[in-house]
Amino acid sequence: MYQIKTYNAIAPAGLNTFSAEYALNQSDQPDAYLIRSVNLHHETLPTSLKVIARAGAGVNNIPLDQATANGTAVFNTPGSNANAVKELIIGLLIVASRHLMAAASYSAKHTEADVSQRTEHDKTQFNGSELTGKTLAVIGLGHVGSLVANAALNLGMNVIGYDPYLSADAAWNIAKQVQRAATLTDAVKHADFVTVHVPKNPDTLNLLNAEAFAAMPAGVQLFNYSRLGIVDNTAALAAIAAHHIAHYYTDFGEPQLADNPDVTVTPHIGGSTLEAEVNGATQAARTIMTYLETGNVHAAINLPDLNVPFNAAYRFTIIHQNVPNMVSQITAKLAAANLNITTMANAAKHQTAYTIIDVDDLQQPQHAQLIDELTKIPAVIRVRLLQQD
Ligand SMILES: NC(=O)C1=CN([C@@H]2O[C@H](COP(=O)(O)OP(=O)(O)OC[C@H]3O[C@@H](n4cnc5c(N)ncnc54)[C@H](O)[C@@H]3O)[C@@H](O)[C@H]2O)C=CC1
Ligand SMILES: O=C(O)CCC(=O)C(=O)O
Repeated sequence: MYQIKTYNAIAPAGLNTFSAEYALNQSDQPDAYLIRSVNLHHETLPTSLKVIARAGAGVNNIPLDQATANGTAVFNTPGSNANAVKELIIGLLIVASRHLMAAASYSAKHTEADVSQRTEHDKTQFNGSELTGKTLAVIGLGHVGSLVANAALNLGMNVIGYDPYLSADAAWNIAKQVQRAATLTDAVKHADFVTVHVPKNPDTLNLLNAEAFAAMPAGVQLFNYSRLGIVDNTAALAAIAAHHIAHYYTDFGEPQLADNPDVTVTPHIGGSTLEAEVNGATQAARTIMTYLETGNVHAAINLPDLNVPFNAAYRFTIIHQNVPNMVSQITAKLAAANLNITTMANAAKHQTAYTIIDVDDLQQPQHAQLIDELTKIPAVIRVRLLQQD
């Protein structure tokens, strides 16, 4: 029985994806965590923990170095909630250009019986503009940014994208009419609206800062549905006070943003649709099952891709440091046990490497001893022995 620990509200449809071999929240020695936004940075990960699956995109809530040192694979669910964020951003672009927040709050205050005469007089203060022909800068063109860019094009907007790390696969998803900017400044300098869709990491902290705001035209409207810290909020508030930024929409509140009529804060709801939550939880559950049952890895954050059909009786999976002479040391231990390797694969990602070795003729008494011997090889981080049903 595999033990799963869940954090946050995980869609039941995702939890129902687990087979009968999986128990939920019944052990303090879990094999896997299935999480959303819980902050794990102050937790010590248990040695039993083989995998963390984050239902969603951002992994900045996971201590990646600790996970790797613990031999814990970390996955997210790329794209599972991208459409939800896209729809919210498109909705907010319309909210922004039609002054819907201010208009609705006017109507909430004026409920008198003869209000219609008054509104006919007052409504000009809420005159909006149309999105067609306006310019949107999209910073980060991954799963969310590419959908936002394409949808904005379909509304007749000019779209300028900036993403210096865009993968070739991601580029296929972006309409050719999206203009590519070489620098952040180039992307934002003619923008009526700027929206940011990048991961939070040391390179993206305060990516949108006073210098970036100064490059934007006066009256720009800003959207941060990525993470707290990617927009320098102190600088944004100064630009708002100077009437340079007209309005700032963000999914991430903090005290300094409170009670400002030119700031709209939503409570981290970008990915909060029924559909996105089911997508993310289902994808995360499938990822956990594949990794625990086969050891195969696709698109992990901290392990290389390694996909080997599991046709043998037994499989060793070995996470180790990416240093010379590891494979020969590992195979020497198996040779000493007189084991014939049927398949072997190895790959590396940054400082970490991963080896899969399949064997057929392994006797039960050898199991614990071999795991122990392989684990004792310096630079080996975690050894698992998987058995075909
Ligand atoms: N508000 C919410 O509920 C949600 C927030 N998010 C946030 O949005 C972020 C983006 O999500 P996805 O598009 O799914 O991720 P993604 O990984 O598909 O795309 C991120 C893109 O940002 C680009 N990028 C990285 N550093 C950059 C930089 N310095 N300048 C410009 N581009 C840069 C990458 O090359 C990549 O194409 C997530 O990491 C998460 O923090 C995602 C989903 C829901
Ligand atoms: O709704 C959630 O669990 C978080 C969505 C999010 O921020 C993400 O996917 O990165």
